[in-house]
Amino acid sequence: MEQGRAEARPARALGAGREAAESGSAVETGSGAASLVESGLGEQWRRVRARLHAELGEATFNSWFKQIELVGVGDGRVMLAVPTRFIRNWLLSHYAERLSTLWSEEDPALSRIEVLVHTRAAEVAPVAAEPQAAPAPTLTPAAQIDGHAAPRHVAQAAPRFTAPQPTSASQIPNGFEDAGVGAPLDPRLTFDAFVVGKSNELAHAAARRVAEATDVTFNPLFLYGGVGLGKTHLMHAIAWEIRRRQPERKVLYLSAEKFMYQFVRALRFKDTMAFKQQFRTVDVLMIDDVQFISGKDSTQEEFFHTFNALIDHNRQVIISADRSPSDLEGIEERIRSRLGWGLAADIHPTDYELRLGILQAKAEEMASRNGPVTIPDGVLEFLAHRIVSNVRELEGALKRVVAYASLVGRPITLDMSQDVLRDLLRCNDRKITIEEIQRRVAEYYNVRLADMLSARRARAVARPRQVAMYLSKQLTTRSLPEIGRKFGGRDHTTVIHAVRKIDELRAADSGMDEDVDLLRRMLEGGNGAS
Ligand SMILES: Nc1ncnc2c1ncn2[C@@H]1O[C@H](COP(=O)(O)OP(=O)(O)OP(=O)(O)O)[C@@H](O)[C@H]1O
Repeated sequence: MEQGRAEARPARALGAGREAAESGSAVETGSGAASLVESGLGEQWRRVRARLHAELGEATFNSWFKQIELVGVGDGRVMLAVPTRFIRNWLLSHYAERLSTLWSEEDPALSRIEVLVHTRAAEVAPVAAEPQAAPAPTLTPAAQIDGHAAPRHVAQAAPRFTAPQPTSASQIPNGFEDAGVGAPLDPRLTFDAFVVGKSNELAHAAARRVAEATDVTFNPLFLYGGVGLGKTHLMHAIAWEIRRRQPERKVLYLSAEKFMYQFVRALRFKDTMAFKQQFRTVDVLMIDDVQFISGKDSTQEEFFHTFNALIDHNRQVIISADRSPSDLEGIEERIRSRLGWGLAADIHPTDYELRLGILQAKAEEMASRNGPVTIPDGVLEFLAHRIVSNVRELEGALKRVVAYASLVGRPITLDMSQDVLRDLLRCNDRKITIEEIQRRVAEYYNVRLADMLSARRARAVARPRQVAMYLSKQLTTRSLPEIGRKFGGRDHTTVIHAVRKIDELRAADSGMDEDVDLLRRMLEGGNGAS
């Protein structure tokens, strides 16, 4: 099993700042905006930066915050500028909330963050700004902000906000930076950080092959599987690997939703030629979550042409979806069939071993980033047994336990984990059946299933029967009479007696207590491992 480091991808839900920037609303400081020096904003900005520096440490601060410039404020918003779209998107997806909190602590009237990308000297362009909608705002000139010279590329005075022109793919540096159409890639989602098990080995092998090949192998590579099972992780990993091996290749990764958004925008600005040009001149195009364009006819049409043009020119296309090409309802038949022409590799739900491997890798990664974390034996196993829905939730559960322990200053224990994750555990609870309990208990005590359901009263059979009744009461929602009926038509008072008896025995006999607990964990985990 390959293991490595990873951590959660950037949250998909974006903070208020991102909304503001994406909405394209222009920033006005208002005519009465005082200079930053006069208003004390420069000082507030220094305090916000100092707090971020203290919270995040030198390395993170330098990577993401050192290059931010405060451009202006107004209308409840703080406007910052950064040199690249990559930094902008990263800041918004990771730190928008923190930044707005820190600013509103400085001044409750400032609760939204807008991050702009420095463009040409006379222009600061918020993404997707609407030229018609935007009044020519008065920016507080950067030179006034801190009383320093204006930062390079930041607007000197009252620039107009302009809609960024779609850039051609030839402008994509290193074939990687998204040039406004793609999404920033998460540096943590690499092959090294991807743990391989039975359920994802085909998808992983195919992804590796595509990333390592110098020619086009499977076209398209179609990765599919349920929510949170690693499709996006693999796509990012392919992009990073291609960048490492063949930096001259132009790689474009974006979600199907973003594809549609760009397309609609191109239609609106009557700029479809530039749109087509952008997409059709890349070497590798990756579109994530293609099911999103189900039922969206014109986007599908454009996607189909883009897809065909790339495949015809022997450019690699990689698509992901939550289901197989043939199951993509709402997507035209001709597209579904073409999507299946290359290699379709599915990712199955994880098994216990893979979940445990992923947890170990994530725990190591956390420790390497934040210092040692002591996770006692049994906690990772417990999580791997109980959080079976998907890897995103599994990872979230681990983070929650570690964060809780660190906040309350207590060591991590099994009890604490159960407590902290109560809601998540409930959602992940499998529906355990009485039949399953009977089978498992019979196997455990080495008695015949038929005997457990029979009228036999010998202790060797009666005790396991009582344990099975007890577990049926604990782990299912069946009523006492229903349980009784499933045990050879017994009366509900027999079930009550069994439950009492096992409770007493558990209290008096630690061996019995352990047996019952182990059986419970086996049943809840859904497999035989303890
Ligand atoms: N095999 C794995 N090894 C390490 N981390 C994994 C693995 N599979 C998934 N993850 C992690 O689980 C999280 C969710 O994965 P990802 O976003 O790739 O899922 P997805 O299949 O694209 O989900 P969605 O259908 O919601 O788009 C990510 O943090 C990812 O790093």
